[in-house]
Amino acid sequence: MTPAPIAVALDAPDLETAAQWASLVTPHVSTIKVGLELYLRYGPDVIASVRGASGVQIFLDLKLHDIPNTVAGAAKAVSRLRPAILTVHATGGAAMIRAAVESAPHTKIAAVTILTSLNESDLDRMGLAGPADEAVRRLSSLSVEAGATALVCSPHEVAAVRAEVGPDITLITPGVRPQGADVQDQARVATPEQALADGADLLVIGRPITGSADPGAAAAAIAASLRRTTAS
Ligand SMILES: O=c1ccn([C@@H]2O[C@H](COP(=O)(O)O)[C@@H](O)[C@H]2O)c(=O)[nH]1
Repeated sequence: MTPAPIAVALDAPDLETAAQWASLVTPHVSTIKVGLELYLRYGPDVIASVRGASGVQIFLDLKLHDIPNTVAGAAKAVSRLRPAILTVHATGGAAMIRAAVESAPHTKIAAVTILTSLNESDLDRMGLAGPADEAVRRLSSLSVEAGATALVCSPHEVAAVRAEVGPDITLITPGVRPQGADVQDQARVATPEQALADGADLLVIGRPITGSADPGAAAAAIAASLRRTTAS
């Protein structure tokens, strides 16, 4: 069976837990995501530990955000780990995004538009001209013009972003919660089925899977539900 277009966020306190979650979910999902918590603790070694023998694709979610020269160096340094996807913050600007793209030619650079934990009042307080969907669309265009081939946005904006950037850009949505699940610190959320129907290519799902008593079964259940949605 084809693995579902889900990136499981391995936000684990230690390497053993992360490797265990990875081995439980990889039969069901296409991607595993390593973020700041694991990478800052274990560095590059974490990639081999969670990749295992499965060949699952690795999404390195480091959200680089610095001047172009520094981001170029950082992107080049991590590109030797061969992640399929590496994130940078779109608010770093066009030159910074371009620097990442040029320094990691074998990795898909994904620009994070507006974090899914932020709501409209957060954007007002930060002085980012909202509403969120307009800010996300603005940052999406800028990022694609700078060479990003993937974008991270919430499921709320994914249909508008798809209309803006066309079919060739990979749209990645965190802020995904199965019906009735706790939203926790996420603000702009939708169900996996809705996010996929609205045009997402890859759904980032962490705690609803890893916080379950059986992460493998939780991933399998969401994958099965997505298959039913796309078949109907
Ligand atoms: O806008 C963003 C960008 C990245 N993330 C990351 O996705 C996961 C979500 O985990 P959940 O447990 O499903 O909330 C997490 O690793 C974030 O760092 C995001 O949530 N929003």
